[in-house]
Amino acid sequence: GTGSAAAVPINADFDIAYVTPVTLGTPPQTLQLDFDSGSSDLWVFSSHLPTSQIRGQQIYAPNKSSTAKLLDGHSWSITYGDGSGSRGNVYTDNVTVGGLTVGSQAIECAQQVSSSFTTEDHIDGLVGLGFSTLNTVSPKSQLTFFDNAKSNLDSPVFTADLKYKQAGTYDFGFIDEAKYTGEITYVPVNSDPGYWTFPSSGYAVGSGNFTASSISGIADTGTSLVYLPTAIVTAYYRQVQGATNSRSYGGYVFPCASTLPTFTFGVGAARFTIPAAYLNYAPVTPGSATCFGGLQSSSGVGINIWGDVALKAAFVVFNGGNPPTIGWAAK
Ligand SMILES: O=C(NNC1=NCCC1)c1ccc(Br)cc1
Repeated sequence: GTGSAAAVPINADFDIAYVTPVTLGTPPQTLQLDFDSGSSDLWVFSSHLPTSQIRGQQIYAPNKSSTAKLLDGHSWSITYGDGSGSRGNVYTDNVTVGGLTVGSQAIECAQQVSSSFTTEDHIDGLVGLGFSTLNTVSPKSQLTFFDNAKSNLDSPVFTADLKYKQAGTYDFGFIDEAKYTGEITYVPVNSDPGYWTFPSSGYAVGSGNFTASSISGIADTGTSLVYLPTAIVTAYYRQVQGATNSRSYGGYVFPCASTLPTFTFGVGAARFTIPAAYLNYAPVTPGSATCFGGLQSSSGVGINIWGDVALKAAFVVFNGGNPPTIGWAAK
């Protein structure tokens, strides 16, 4: 089988995150979920949440689904790289994404969510697309939607075609040749950390020379920005008039009117250029003349992250075969 579903930016002005419609249970309950290759829990806003923590989100009510089953004695608790988090109990039920159905998928029902989830009213939960070793359900960890679907897929892959300020697509089970140009460059994935960890072959700032350098990082659809080693990031902002690394704003900021260079990264012999516009993430506060950069230092994270700012500059194949690989193509 295959599936195909839209990835819609949650904000009309800035690509903070993308949500995809997911149908749960019987009769169908449709929620807008954030597909996240940087984690491995499928969790939803639910009828088990205090109403004080719900602000317009859609909820999943397992007690209204005739196919829902409590996973007795199981719980989950997750904290994301940005400090947000949630926890709760677990049901299994049918889950459908873009025509692809998994029966008996673990649906982690939130009983508590952190304030940043409560205030983000366009995200009703997450679908983890990382490796199932990261799943937080206890005492028996659960499989991701992708792992559950894999054996029924025409090909054990999902692809991300994220776009700048417009809807893109997540496809499951097939590679749509209409979504990319040229060849797909595949590189090995180290799944031991539980992430889609792959080697980049180097970088260039604007029209400058390409610096060959092996950079290990993760492809993370759930992270908005790109986080790279300080040496690379300082080389980039040296080319931006008025840029500074702001302790108060927690990263590199610059005058919104500044001209930004592009940023090029390598995957094998292939080169992908992130347009300057993608690297002006957003004003630090609404209407401010100071803007926050889409490229930030990974020194605080410990791992380099190729988030949405980079992913939307390419067509990306997450190959869940044995061994796993990741493919990058121009579009
Ligand atoms: O949490 C992570 N990715 N997903 C999401 N971020 C925010 C909500 C969802 C993440 C994963 C790996 C590393 Br290293 C740092 C961060």
